Amino acid sequence: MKYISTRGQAPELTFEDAMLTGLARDGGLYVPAEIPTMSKDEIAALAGLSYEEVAFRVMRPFLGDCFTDEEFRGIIARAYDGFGHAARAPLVQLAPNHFLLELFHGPTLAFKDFAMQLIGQLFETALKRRGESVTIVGATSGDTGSAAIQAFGGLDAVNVFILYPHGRVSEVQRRQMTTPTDANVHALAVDGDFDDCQAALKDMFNDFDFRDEVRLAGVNSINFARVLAQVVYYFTSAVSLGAPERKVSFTVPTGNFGDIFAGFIAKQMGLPIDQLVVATNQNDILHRCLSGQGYHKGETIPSISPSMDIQVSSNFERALFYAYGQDGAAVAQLMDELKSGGFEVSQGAMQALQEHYVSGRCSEEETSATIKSERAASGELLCPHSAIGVKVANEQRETSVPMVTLATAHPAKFPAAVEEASGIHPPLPPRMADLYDRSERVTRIANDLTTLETHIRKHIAH
Ligand SMILES: Cc1ncc(COP(=O)(O)O)c(C=O)c1O
Ligand SMILES: N[C@@H](CCOP(=O)(O)O)C(=O)O
Repeated sequence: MKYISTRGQAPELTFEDAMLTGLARDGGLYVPAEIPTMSKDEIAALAGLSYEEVAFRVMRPFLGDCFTDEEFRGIIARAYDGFGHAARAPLVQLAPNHFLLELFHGPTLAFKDFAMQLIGQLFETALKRRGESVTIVGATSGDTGSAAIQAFGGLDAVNVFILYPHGRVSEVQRRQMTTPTDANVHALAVDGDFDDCQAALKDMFNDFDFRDEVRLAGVNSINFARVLAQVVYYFTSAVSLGAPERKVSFTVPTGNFGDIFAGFIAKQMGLPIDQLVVATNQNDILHRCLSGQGYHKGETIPSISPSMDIQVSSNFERALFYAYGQDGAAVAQLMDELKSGGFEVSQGAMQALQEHYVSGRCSEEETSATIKSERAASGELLCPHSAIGVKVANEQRETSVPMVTLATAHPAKFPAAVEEASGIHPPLPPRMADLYDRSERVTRIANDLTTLETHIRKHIAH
C-alpha cells in the first residue's frame, strides 16, 4: 500500500512513513494510491462486532505491512480503552429516521479523540521500533490541540507544540491545553486566527531546514492516519442501521473537511452512503463553494462554534484531488491561486464534488435555536457544532433514508453558549471537575514564522 501526494510531486511513501512525514514535501497531502474496498459480505459481517474489531477490519488494509496484526490489535485496544462508553460511538435516536452519533465520550470530549488516541499509540510503536524521536507541531481551533496534548503528553520520543488562536477558543478548550503538566507539551497562544495557525504550520513543513532539523511531524488531519481512524465510525453506525442492505446518509459539522472526507473514504470503500452533508457555521466558504460560487477566502468571523471558524479548509484539497481525477498539477495550480484569495472550480470537478457532497449553512441564531429546540424535542443537549449538524440535517434529510448527524463535541466544552441557548449549564465529567482550579502554562506568541521556529528550537533544546 503506497501513499501519494495530492500535488503529484512528492515521493510515494508507506503508511508509516506518510504518518511520520505529515505534509508532503511538495506541499500536498498524502492519500492512498488506491482506496481498498470491502465486499458486501465483509461489511455485513461487521454487524454485532465490538468497535475495536470493526476498527481493525476497516483500517487494516490501509497499513500494508507496517504493523503486524498483533501490534495493530494492541494499539487499537489501548487507544479506546479510556473511552467513557462501552460502544465508543453510540447512536441515539432524535426523531424517526434521524440519529445522533455521539463522538464525545473520549478523554477530551470531542471526536478528535478517536483518531488522536490511535495515532498516539501508532507513533509510539513506530518510533520505539525505529529508535527515533519527532517534534509534533499542531494547529488547532480548540479540539485537535487538547486531544493531541492528552494523547502525546508524557511520551518520551515526542515534543508537542500546539498553536491555537489567542482568545478564540472556549475556556474549557484552552484549559485542556494549558493545564497538563507534562514537560514535553507546550501550548502557544498565537496572535491570529486558526487559519494563521494552520498556515504557520504548513510554512514550517515547507521550510525544509527547520523541518529536517527538528524532525517535524504533524497530527492535524494533514496526517492521513487521522482521517483513517475517523472512517471507522461511519461503518459502525451505518451497519447498525442496516447497511449494507440499506443506504444511510450523514451530516457532518465541517471546518477543516477531515471528518466528512473520512465519510467519502468510507463510501469509496463500499459503504452504501447516500448523502454526505457538509454543515457549516457562518464561516461558510465550503457551503458557498459547493453551491457553485467558487472557493474564495473571506474574513473569519468568531462564532459560538469556534472549532469550525475556518476559511482555508485543509482537507478540501483532498476532495479536489479526487474531483479533478487525481490530477496533482491541477490541484497544485488551485492551491497557488488560493494564496491570492481563491479560485473557481471547473465545471467537471464541480459535478464530481456535487455527486458526493451537499451542503447547508447555519447562522448563530439558528445554532442557539437548535440547541434549545432539540433539548425540548428529544432531550438531547447539543454542543453548538453538533447543533449546526442537526439543523442542516433537518433541512436535507429524506424520510426514506436514515440520517446520522455527527455530534462532534460534548456540550460541556462550550458551557457559555449552551447555557445561553438552553438555560442549562452542562457540567464537566467528574474526572475534569477541577479543570478551573488547575494552573495554566501557556506562551503568548506573535504570528510570525521566525518567532515560532525560534521558540520551538529553544524548547526542544531544553
Ligand atoms: C467540535 C468540532 N466539530 C466539528 C469540527 C469540524 O471538523 P473537520 O475539521 O474535520 O471538518 C471540529 C474541528 O475540526 C470540531 O472540533
Ligand atoms: N477544528 C479543528 C481544526 C483542526 O482540524 P484538524 O482536523 O486538521 O486537526 C480543531 O479543533 O483544532
